[in-house]
Amino acid sequence: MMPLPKTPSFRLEGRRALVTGASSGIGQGCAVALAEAGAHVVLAARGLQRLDQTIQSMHEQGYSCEALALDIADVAAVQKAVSQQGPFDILVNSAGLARHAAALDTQLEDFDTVMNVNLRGAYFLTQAVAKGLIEAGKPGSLINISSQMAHVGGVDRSVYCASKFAVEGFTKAMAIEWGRAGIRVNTVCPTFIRTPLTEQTFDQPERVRWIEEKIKMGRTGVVEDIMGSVLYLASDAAALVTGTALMVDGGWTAD
Ligand SMILES: NC(=O)C1=CN([C@@H]2O[C@H](COP(=O)(O)OP(=O)(O)OC[C@H]3O[C@@H](n4cnc5c(N)ncnc54)[C@H](O)[C@@H]3O)[C@@H](O)[C@H]2O)C=CC1
Ligand SMILES: O=C(O)C(=O)C[C@H](O)C(=O)CO
Repeated sequence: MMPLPKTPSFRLEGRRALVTGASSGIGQGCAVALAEAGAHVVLAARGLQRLDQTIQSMHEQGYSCEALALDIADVAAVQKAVSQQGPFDILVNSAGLARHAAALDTQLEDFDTVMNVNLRGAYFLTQAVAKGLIEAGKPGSLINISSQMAHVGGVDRSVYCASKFAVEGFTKAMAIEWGRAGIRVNTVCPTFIRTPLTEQTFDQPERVRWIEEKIKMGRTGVVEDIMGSVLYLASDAAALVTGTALMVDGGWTAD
């Protein structure tokens, strides 16, 4: 019989994953996807109270997981948490926020708040997890939840776009530096997904209609649309995928 190529595995048994922003939205979905695939998942959020129900439901499903209180804007706390709880084979950095304002009206405080989480926090968390892996001599998969707005602009979104374009930049640079160590670094770039972050946007029917026109597949996204892409990048199925952006945007950026 002719030997056939072996299908790569999407399973994650024996891997330890850290997911930030895990108490809601995309982060929560990614934590479930990784745990379902067999990883032990550390769910990080600023407040443990909001995580409790998620952890309880995941335990009821038989998933291996635990909670971690972590503000990713606090770089010293991030470094301490990762050195105490790591090494992590998988990182999904989903913590993020937005402040919408016309570029002419943007306030310094809002600029700093967005950058401190979306860029500075994500950068130093990725650095800390990679350091742990390199010290342990282990490979890993580090995934930043970026955005389609890391590839196109948006009205009143200049700071958010700046933060996410920057995430794409450091992701590529780190992928180059750590490739030989077997550490892959990628982004996932969602279109509009219904989560607490986008509640206000989804409350405006005209804006939703405009968004649905821009998305070539004609619909906005749900958290489940992102879970599969993160699972793929985390797994050995993506063993040669690094420094790239996986667009989950229904074709928004295709033209
Ligand atoms: N919902 C959407 O349409 C899209 C979301 N994204 C990105 O996906 C990621 C997740 O967002 P969603 O799940 O939609 O919103 P979400 O609001 O449900 O999740 C974001 C989480 O980040 C947490 N967070 C904020 N600041 C933090 C900090 N300093 N330390 C720790 N955690 C912090 C929030 O508490 C929240 O749980 C964000 O990075 C966002 O920019 C990207 C494209 C589209
Ligand atoms: O309501 C918005 O606009 C946003 O919050 C932006 C989304 O998070 C986003 O990244 C859409 O691509």
